[in-house]
Amino acid sequence: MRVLTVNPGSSSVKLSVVEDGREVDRATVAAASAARARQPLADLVVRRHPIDAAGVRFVHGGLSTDPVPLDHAETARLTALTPLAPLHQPLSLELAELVAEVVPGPVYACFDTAFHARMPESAAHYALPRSWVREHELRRYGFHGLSCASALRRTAELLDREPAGLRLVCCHIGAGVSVTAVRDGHGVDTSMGFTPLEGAVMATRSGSVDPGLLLYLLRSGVTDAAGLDDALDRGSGLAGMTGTGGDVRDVLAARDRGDPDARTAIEVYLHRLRREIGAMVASLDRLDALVFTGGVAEHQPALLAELCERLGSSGCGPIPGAWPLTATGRSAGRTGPCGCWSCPRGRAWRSPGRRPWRWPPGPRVPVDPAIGDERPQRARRARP
Ligand SMILES: Nc1ncnc2c1ncn2[C@@H]1O[C@H](COP(=O)(O)OP(=O)(O)O)[C@@H](O)[C@H]1O
Ligand SMILES: CC(=O)OP(=O)(O)O
Ligand SMILES: [Mg+2]
Repeated sequence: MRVLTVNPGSSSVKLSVVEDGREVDRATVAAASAARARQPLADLVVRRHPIDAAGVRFVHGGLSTDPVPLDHAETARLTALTPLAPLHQPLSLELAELVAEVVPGPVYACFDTAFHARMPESAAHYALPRSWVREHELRRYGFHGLSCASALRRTAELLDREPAGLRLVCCHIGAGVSVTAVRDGHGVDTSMGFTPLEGAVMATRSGSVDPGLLLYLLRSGVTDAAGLDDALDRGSGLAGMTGTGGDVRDVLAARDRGDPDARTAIEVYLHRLRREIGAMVASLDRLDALVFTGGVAEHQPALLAELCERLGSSGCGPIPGAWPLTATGRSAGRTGPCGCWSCPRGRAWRSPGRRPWRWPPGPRVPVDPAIGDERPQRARRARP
């Protein structure tokens, strides 16, 4: 069976062809644009003809738990969720239409929210008037669920454990950023909420802001609802703090040139991530692994090292028994001098055997070059 997968992100569109569970082809469009994705999509479909079915990522699926074949009714339901994910939902809808034009088989909508659908009430519920909550289904939905599910599978492979038995904190650090506590194979708490705007600082999104501050901006006429919407989703985060487009590479380059705004932005970005990690650790009774994925985690191991090195001194660590690792990402095992599993010449922050892991890491241990490889494999013990 040959399946086309389409992953519309807020800064990219990623296309893959998967055959019997293995990726056989891919194309990445470095813009959140259906128009830019049209040709690469058509090329991929021609190159890998015949495609039997397609799956399109929808970040918001409401309370749906399984992929759903896209028909008129489902498309209308997902369209109605657009205000809850304005950066993503319209792009997914447009791409689904393009896919339906070139793939004769069924097109499924696959939901980020599904991984979090069994989140306990304590984590999902907002402390708002109950009539609002009931009438408008106000709750924390959580996002990046497809990424978390993939990170969970990959971590289980690397640790040679059953996914259902693992307790993870999964940090998805791409253009969108979220941190999720995973237990019993699903999300039990997460930093994103009703929309993918809550939580950590992102490329162009603010993350959590005191609601009182937002009321102040509205009441004092600094902006109106539409202006706030645009500023929080597109004009805040790394972009807003630095005047760049919010790409981490540009902000790091500005910091290297001595730009004080860029320095502050990275400090805030990392600090808020550490806070979210600490919060997710508190939502678990045990931690087996701290997992990093998403474009920034995948390609910026030095920044990941900055994040992790100060995790210990920020009060989060040591986390007894935890095995931090980079479990996912296509280039895991390729680049960077940081000391995590994504490093080229391999050093691990993994505790050898069952010894408790120390934070910050002690002497670095060489990693078997096979670890971080894309092939499924059993976890190997790091050599002391
Ligand atoms: N070498 C790199 N290549 C691609 N993206 C990178 C690289 N280094 C850092 N990044 C960051 O990764 C982000 C994209 O992450 P990704 O998870 O692909 O985002 P999304 O899915 O939200 O579009 C970019 O905003 C960029 O800041
Ligand atoms: C939910 C979300 O923010 O996704 P992405 O990081 O792909 O933009
Ligand atoms: Mg993404």
